[in-house]
Amino acid sequence: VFPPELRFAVVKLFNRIFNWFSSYCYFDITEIDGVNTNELYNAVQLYLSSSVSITGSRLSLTRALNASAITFGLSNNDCIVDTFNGVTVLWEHVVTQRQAQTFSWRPLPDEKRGFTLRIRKRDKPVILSSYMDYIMEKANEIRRKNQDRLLYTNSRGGSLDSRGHPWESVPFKHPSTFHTLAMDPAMKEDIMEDLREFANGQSFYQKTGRAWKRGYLLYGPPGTGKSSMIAAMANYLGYDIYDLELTEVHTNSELRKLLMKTTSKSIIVIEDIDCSINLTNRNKTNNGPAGGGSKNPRNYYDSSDIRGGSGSGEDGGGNSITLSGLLNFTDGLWSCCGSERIFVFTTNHVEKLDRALLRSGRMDMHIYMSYCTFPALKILIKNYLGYEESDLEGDILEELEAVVDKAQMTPADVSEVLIKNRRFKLKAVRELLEILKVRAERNRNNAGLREKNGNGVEEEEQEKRALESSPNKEGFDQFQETCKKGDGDDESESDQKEDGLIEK
Ligand SMILES: Nc1ncnc2c1ncn2[C@@H]1O[C@H](COP(=O)(O)OP(=O)(O)OP(=O)(O)O)[C@@H](O)[C@H]1O
Ligand SMILES: [Mg+2]
Repeated sequence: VFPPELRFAVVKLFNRIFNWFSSYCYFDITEIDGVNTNELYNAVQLYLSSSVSITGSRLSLTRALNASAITFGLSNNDCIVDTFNGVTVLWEHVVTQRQAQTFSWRPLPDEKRGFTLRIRKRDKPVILSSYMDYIMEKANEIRRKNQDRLLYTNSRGGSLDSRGHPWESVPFKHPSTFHTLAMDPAMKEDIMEDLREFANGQSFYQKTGRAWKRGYLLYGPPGTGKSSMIAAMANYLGYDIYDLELTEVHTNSELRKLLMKTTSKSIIVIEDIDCSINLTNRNKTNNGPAGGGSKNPRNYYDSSDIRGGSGSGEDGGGNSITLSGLLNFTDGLWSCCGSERIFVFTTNHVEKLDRALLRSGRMDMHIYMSYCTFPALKILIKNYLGYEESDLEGDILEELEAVVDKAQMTPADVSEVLIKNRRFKLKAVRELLEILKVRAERNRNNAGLREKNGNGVEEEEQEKRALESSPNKEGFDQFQETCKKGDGDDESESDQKEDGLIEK
């Protein structure tokens, strides 16, 4: 009976009167805002999925692709009450059928979904913006927790994918944790505490004016658990890993672009940094305009390097990535373009690295991954065979303790022996003991021979000097002890491997 114009005017009037007397105000958060997906809608959905106050009798369950957990949410047209800073709000999930579509650039879903937030008018100025920020932050956290970790690599060289990203990713499912990592328990606890402090230290970094990042240098012989440690760090903190293949990066500006495309809460790893690129002598490698002076620290930050850009002169053809480029990557202005990032470098030869790379602030913590020690051996035996200390007969434990340090076996070698015989547990321990004894004996003979020939003294001195420069005294002391025991050069190690001693 009534014409549409009149109907519209009456509804409008009614709404206005209603709003006038109502003590609430309403906010609609629709799933699709015009043609764009509304990020806030997804965030609210995720946020409500974690809400402890969800008590509805009907909830919708979802599990995203690659996700490791199920999330639950509000069913259609259901309500939920939430409190924030002492203020109570009401969320309603509103689902209506969309009217038949006229022409559209993008087909829209049949249902029109959205959340309606109801807040008391007097509470609106107090909470609205901080509540929305809180929801976004919480949603990001939940998303990260539900999604598996990702492992990124730049192995495609400088080429970009269809979305313009230089990194390729795969789900990261490495099972290594600090629990399975065999190393000195006190050192392990130190590292875990350092990581915890870093992850919770936003306000500290803000207060002290430091970029929220931390560098770890893992060094030690091959097979001592450096890569496993990185995986354990990522699993512990729930961070993604960016495995940077330096040999695939051709210029400093390419390195910078890669850095800019990393997300926060991530670990950026450069494995075997001494092998990837010649970084020992920055005068040779740094061919920028100020590259002549040797001791002047300004050389690291010569202006062309910082400004960079693909067309800059120092980034000419070939592999022209320089030490100064790498230092800027870890410590320069560009390293702060994200936050909460950890840099981890690994090397087998710490003495080959430039001191500038090792200084505090760049590599804050130097972690020496040693040959298998007695506490580490106990962890391995427990993890692989399920033996507790008390399960082993009296002498065998003492015998193991007596030879394990002298044998200089890596945790990788030890775990090989244990894996091979894991079904016959006692046999595995006995065989391990035999092998440790043989290796300890051989190391003693080698040391004797070396002393007789007077070889290797110079080499050792050189290694000692390099390690002395490292702030990790603990690692250095261990290394010194190893030197005193007089063995552990790479040659004898590879000899032993060739002899198939472990296989025996
Ligand atoms: N400390 C350790 N705790 C537990 N397992 C270890 C440890 N060290 C080595 N392993 C075992 O040995 C294997 C090799 O270790 P990993 O790859 O971590 O050594 P790495 O130090 O990174 O060697 P490289 O210097 O050659 O890269 C791993 O699969 C792991 O199972
Ligand atoms: Mg490794």
